[in-house]
Amino acid sequence: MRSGLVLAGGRSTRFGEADKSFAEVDGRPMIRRVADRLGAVTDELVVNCRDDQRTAVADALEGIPYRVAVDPVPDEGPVAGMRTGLRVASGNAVAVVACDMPLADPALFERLFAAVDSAAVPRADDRLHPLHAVYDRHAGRVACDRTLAAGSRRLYDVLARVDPVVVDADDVTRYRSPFTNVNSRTDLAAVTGRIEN
Ligand SMILES: Nc1nc2c(ncn2[C@@H]2O[C@H](COP(=O)(O)OP(=O)(O)OP(=O)(O)O)[C@@H](O)[C@H]2O)c(=O)[nH]1
Repeated sequence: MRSGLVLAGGRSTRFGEADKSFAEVDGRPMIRRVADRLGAVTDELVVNCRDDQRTAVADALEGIPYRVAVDPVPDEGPVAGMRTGLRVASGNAVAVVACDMPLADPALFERLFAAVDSAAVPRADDRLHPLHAVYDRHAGRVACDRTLAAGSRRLYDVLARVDPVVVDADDVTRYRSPFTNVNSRTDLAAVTGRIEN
């Protein structure tokens, strides 16, 4: 079984007052676009967020079945959020994606699921993308636990601990990058009109 995990527990400080997870891209909240894309290649959806985001998540995902994974302590960074989500997910393999990647690519996730052992991470332009990657649920949890226990909040430290299969994604980034993430209002404007479905 495959799970999808959307991380949405950040504070969107670069985005201004609003929570970027719920900002609309071409008429749909960004988190919903990400959920729809993951839904095409997974059997269950888990959303990691803070307790105070639950109502807005429910509104944005109306009609989509999902389970919520609330951070026991908020604001401990994406590795802590990933650990919270992996604790709730039930699939053996879990596609982890940030809420601010509305161009996340189901076809690339298929390739990552096919390649995963302890983890599979795409590389494009010599960069690894840990928030558009697939993790073995147990291996991912252990790697998050150990990273946090070592005092790090870095996703790259999680990757180093899972020893991932690296999937070359330079072919998919040629025309539009699935790794484009929206941090600011300017970024939001840049992805608007670029979504095909
Ligand atoms: N659970 C949880 N997720 C987080 C946390 N910080 C960031 N994230 C998530 O990690 C992903 C990447 O983070 P950023 O792009 O930096 O998002 P952000 O922290 O909301 O935005 P900035 O405040 O502008 O840095 C997003 O999906 C965030 O929701 C956190 O403290 N807890």
